[in-house]
Amino acid sequence: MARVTLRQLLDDAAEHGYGIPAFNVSTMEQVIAVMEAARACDAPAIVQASRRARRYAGDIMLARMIDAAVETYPDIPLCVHQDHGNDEETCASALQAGFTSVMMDGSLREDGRTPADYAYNVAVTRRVVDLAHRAGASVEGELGLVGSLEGLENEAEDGHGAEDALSPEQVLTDPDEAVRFVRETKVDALAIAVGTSHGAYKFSRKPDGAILAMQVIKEINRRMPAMHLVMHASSSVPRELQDLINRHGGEMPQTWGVPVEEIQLGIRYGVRKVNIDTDCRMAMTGEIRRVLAQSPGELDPRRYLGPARAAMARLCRDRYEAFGAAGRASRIKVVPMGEMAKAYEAGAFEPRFA
Ligand SMILES: O=C(CO)COP(=O)(O)O
Ligand SMILES: O=C[C@H](O)COP(=O)(O)O
Ligand SMILES: [Zn+2]
Ligand SMILES: [Zn+2]
Repeated sequence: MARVTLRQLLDDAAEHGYGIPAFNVSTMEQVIAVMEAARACDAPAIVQASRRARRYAGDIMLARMIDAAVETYPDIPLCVHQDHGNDEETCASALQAGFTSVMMDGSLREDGRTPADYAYNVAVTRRVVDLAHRAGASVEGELGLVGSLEGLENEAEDGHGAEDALSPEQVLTDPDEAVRFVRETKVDALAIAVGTSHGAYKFSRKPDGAILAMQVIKEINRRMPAMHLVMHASSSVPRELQDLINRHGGEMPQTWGVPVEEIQLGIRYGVRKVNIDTDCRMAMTGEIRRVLAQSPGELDPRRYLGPARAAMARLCRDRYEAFGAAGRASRIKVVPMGEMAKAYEAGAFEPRFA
């Protein structure tokens, strides 16, 4: 059985200098796409579910789909991660449902919209770390708000994020505060804010250093070279997919995401987990639109969901390869969560600083 913790995967990624894409899933097609792509290039996999994904599929259905993935792809180490947990209850119920990792996003209050202060973030994250590490599970924390440095707002279409206008200080993580946060919470991975926002409309032009603050990553990595960093909102929003969608009746105003080269640069400076949801949605939507436009009489969902799944799998494989994760799955010997729990207790995973 190859269910693995985030901590173990990211430790391997750090040791061998690569990054792992974490794909959001809500449906069976998406779970299969991630796993087929991982198997095709021997990459370890991270699937993550938001609160909305858990509500959409239902916890039991989602948990059983993950069980099925573990059984169907026994050679692929699979981390199951709660994306943007908003409180302890969400993280605890994820662990109960068989997740091996949780994100406690204390950069926002329980409502998932109101920016929280530092003290609140530390306190709630620390409590989740205590709970998760006792079970051997991993914790990702977040410092700084995922939100656009260009427009100084978060993508309103998305379920998670601040609704009001943000200041540049809020959308960029302070490197000194990041060190303090890791020391005080002992998170396994830290999501940092570098000016990108969730959803398709991140930037109105190809991003440069003025709107995508990669220097923040370098600064944090300089202070904490051993810390695993997480880039959220890292879809690249490929032009080909925008065009495909628009050619078949879609209406996407031109937009830019996070270029793959910028993510590769991040990986050189400690980024180990890269969150991607929108690109997968676009790959599927493009194919569904194409099939239905070209075959308006089609009534069999398998005839459009099948190509959509295949398109998402191609995208996932591209990212595994681009981030250097391909070829690593077969080298990882999974450490069971019970052993991880003992190692935490023995202090084996205490944060290290420069
Ligand atoms: O960060 C994400 C999920 O937590 C996904 O970001 P995108 O909207 O860029 O795919
Ligand atoms: O963080 C946001 C992810 O893209 C998840 O989106 P969702 O809440 O619509 O599942
Ligand atoms: Zn957040
Ligand atoms: Zn996110």
